[in-house]
Amino acid sequence: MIEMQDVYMTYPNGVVALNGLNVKIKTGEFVYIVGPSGAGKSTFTKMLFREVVPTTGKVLIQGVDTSKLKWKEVPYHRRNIGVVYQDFRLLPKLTVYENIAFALEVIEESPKNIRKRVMEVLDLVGLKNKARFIPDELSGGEQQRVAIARAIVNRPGILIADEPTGNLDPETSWEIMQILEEINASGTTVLMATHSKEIVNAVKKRVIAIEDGIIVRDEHRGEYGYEA
Ligand SMILES: Nc1ncnc2c1ncn2[C@@H]1O[C@H](COP(=O)(O)OP(=O)(O)OP(=O)(O)O)[C@@H](O)[C@H]1O
Repeated sequence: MIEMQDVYMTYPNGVVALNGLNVKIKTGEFVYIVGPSGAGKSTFTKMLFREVVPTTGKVLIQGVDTSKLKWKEVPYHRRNIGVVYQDFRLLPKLTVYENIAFALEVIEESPKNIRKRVMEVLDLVGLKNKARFIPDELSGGEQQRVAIARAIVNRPGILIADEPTGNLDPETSWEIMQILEEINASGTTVLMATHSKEIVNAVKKRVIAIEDGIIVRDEHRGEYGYEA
C-alpha cells in the first residue's frame, strides 16, 4: 500500500508543487497520473522514490514513513521501486545485458543468479537476441524495453513509469503498454504519469488527475479528461 497524507511540497525557490494531497494506492493496482504540465505529477512520483521529501505530511510505503528514513536506509528503500523515464537513461557504453546486470551487481547477487535473472527479464521484454547490443544500436522502443527490464530486474513491488511512451511512436507505445500490463499482472503496482490521451482512454485503469498540486479527480476505469 502507498499512502499520502496531507502532503505539501514547496521547493526551495518557493514553488508550491503539491498542495495538500491525500491518496491510497493498493498493492497490485495500475494507476495513471494525469494533469497539465507543471501540475505536480513528477513531484508526486519523485516523492515515492524519496528524491524529494514533503515539506509537511506523510508518504507511507508499506507503512514506512519515507521522510523518517535515514540516509543509509534510502538505497534499500529504492530497491523496492523501479523507475522508467521518458528518455530511457541507459548507460551508453554498456551493452543491454550489462545495463540490466548492473542493478543486480550493486546488490551483490551471485554471477549465476545475475545471468539467470537478466535473461529472464530480457525474455519478458522480448529482447533476448539483443543482449550484446549497445543502446545506440537499438530503436527507441527497444531502448525503453531495456529500461523496463532494468527497472524490474530486482523484482520491485512498485514500478513508476514517468511518461514512458513520450518519445515513442503510437505502435511502439502499445507494445510498451502491453509489457507494463504484464508486469502489473504479475503483482507489481504500476504508476504511470502520462500525457497520452489515446492510451488512457483505450487501456482503462484508475486515473488520478492532479492540478495545481491537488487531486481533482480519482476514478476507476477513468478517462484522460483533457485535450491531447
Ligand atoms: N527542483 C525543482 N525546483 C523548483 N521547482 C520545481 C522543481 N521541480 C519542479 N518544480 C516546479 O514544481 C511544479 C510541479 O512540477 P512537476 O515537475 O511535478 O510537474 P509535472 O506535472 O510533472 O509536469 P510535466 O507534465 O511538465 O512533467 C512546477 O511549477 C515546476 O516548475
